[in-house]
Amino acid sequence: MSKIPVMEIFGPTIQGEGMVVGQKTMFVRTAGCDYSCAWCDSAFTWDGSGKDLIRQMDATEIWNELTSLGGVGFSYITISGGNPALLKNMSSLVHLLKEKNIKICLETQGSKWQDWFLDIHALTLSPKPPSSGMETDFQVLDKIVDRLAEAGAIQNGSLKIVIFDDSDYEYAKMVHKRYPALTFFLQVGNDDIVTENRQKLMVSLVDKYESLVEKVMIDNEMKNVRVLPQLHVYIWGNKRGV
Ligand SMILES: C[S@@+](CC[C@H](N)C(=O)[O-])C[C@H]1O[C@@H](n2cnc3c(N)ncnc32)[C@H](O)[C@@H]1O
Ligand SMILES: Nc1nc2[nH]cc(C(=O)O)c2c(=O)[nH]1
Ligand code: SF4
Ligand SMILES: [Mg+2]
Repeated sequence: MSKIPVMEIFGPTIQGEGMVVGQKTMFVRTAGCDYSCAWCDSAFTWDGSGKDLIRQMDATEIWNELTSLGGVGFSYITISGGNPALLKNMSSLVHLLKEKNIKICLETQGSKWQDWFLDIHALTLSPKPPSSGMETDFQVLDKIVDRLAEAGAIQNGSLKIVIFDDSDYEYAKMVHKRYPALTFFLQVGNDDIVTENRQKLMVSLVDKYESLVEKVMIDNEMKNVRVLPQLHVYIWGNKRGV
């Protein structure tokens, strides 16, 4: 059976971001990314620092670990990374989860299409704003959105843009205008991904959330949008595996 490079499997926890925020979910985090965002909160998946954690697992092995952690108490799985969309082999896990009646959320930056996207219930596309240092390939993103639309699956997709500064906000506006059919989220950027002082981090992130909300409220071009923090960071700070 084809192998998937797994960085971590954890849960149950809550989905802290985006279209299914608050949903009880298990997590599978894959290794490897085609980006290297300046502020990536999961850089251990691609910068070499987590290389000893990588396990090559097939879908059945992943399923066994999910059930040994979560028992029968879950019906939702989030696949994140790194960029899980780099993995053609992921189709084996997606199909096994479908057989088991488990719903799937996928987190990806939208730099690559995979046919198995059509079996994802909540497909979060998170193209990266200027502060990340990355450049969006809009031809690829257009293609992803077109394919979802053609398959009648546009309601399964959403956009989630992380905001650190004014140019990120302008970028988000441009993306929202380009893809009006997609549910649109703005997410507060966490600019201190190393601190262990959860209290201090939370206070500063709530302030940033307030500023972002205020900005959107007076912006007539940002109408049908949702503004969210990373909810899990409010509870657990920068802790890994939650
Ligand atoms: C770690 S990424 C993995 C999935 C995929 N590579 C992506 O970027 O969409 C998961 C989500 O976390 C967001 N994220 C990463 N670092 C962040 C930070 N410092 N503050 C807020 N969100 C962050 C990303 O934008 C993405 O939406
Ligand atoms: N609880 C929780 N929610 C999340 N939503 C997206 C995450 C991610 O790293 O992709 C994430 C995560 O790492 N933890
Ligand atoms: S695309 Fe996602 S995982 Fe890759 S570097 Fe950026 S935030 Fe991190
Ligand atoms: Mg995360």
